[in-house]
Amino acid sequence: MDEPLSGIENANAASIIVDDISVSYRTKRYAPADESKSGGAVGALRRRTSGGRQTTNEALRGVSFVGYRGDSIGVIGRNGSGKSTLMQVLAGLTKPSKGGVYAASEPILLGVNAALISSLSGAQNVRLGCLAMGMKESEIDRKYSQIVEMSGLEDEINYPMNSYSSGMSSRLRFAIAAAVDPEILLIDEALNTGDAQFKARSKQRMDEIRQQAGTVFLVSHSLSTIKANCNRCIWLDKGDFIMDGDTETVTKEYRNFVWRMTEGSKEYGQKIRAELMQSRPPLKTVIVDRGWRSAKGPR
Ligand SMILES: Nc1ncnc2c1ncn2[C@@H]1O[C@H](COP(=O)(O)OP(=O)(O)OP(=O)(O)O)[C@@H](O)[C@H]1O
Repeated sequence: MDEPLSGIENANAASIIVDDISVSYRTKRYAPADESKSGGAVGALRRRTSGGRQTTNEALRGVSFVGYRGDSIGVIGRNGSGKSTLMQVLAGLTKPSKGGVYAASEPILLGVNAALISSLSGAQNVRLGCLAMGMKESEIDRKYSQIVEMSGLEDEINYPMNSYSSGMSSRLRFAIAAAVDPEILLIDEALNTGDAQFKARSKQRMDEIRQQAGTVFLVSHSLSTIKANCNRCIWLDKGDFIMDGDTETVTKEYRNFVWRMTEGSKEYGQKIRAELMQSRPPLKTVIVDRGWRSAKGPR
């Protein structure tokens, strides 16, 4: 781990290295309910909620890539493809079963790091969230109005958070998390909850982070959100790393794949998927420089 970076182009510009990570979840699998057996539907339900066989769910398989300073990386894929799991691993909240993540500074996962209390007002939660992220009182005072403005909750900021809609809570969380000037910001779906004004403000904030040579990851099912915000895009499917490239190319291939799988020939869709996976250039193993933190396990 203490050797110089090697095996990647332009190593100095790298901010995060994902080295061949796999994630497996242990979970239970229940036998299908058989309502014809004694006890009818209730009996079947009882049988389903007891026992169950332990199985392994592979959420990610051999994912490798390098995030560079100034990159805004969209992460796309169908439901259950591993996008949130990837964000959890990058943030150090989930331990990969194989491989490692190395980051130049601590990636901030939007929404998770800010532990807010719903009975407190938005204003109190701004202070709480900022303190939780390590900001000093003086810095919070300086940034307070900017955070409230970014959230767009000027009129509601003194109401308790439990009176907010889920979109309003997400906006507040985004505004708090985005105030810390993270070098690596991870955003999981948060942008979909806001209105047009919030989207414009959050895009502006993401652009600022990128311009300060940071790296932004954005998970979204909305391809237009990804296109509006990202210069690069990663496509995951059922835990496999299908494609990594410029946003236009990757979203076009993804749209084509989804169309084939839902409207056209599934076999042809699978063929496209296999070809794209095979044509992805393998990333050489990377070695991480002194001072880089291994984010292999939860902190
Ligand atoms: N805690 C868990 N225990 C067991 N399996 C899990 C757990 N969390 C996720 N999974 C499984 O891992 C896989 C990837 O899930 P993940 O939430 O990362 O997908 P996603 O791409 O973010 O999905 P979505 O678009 O639906 O939010 C899925 O098959 C899911 O069922």
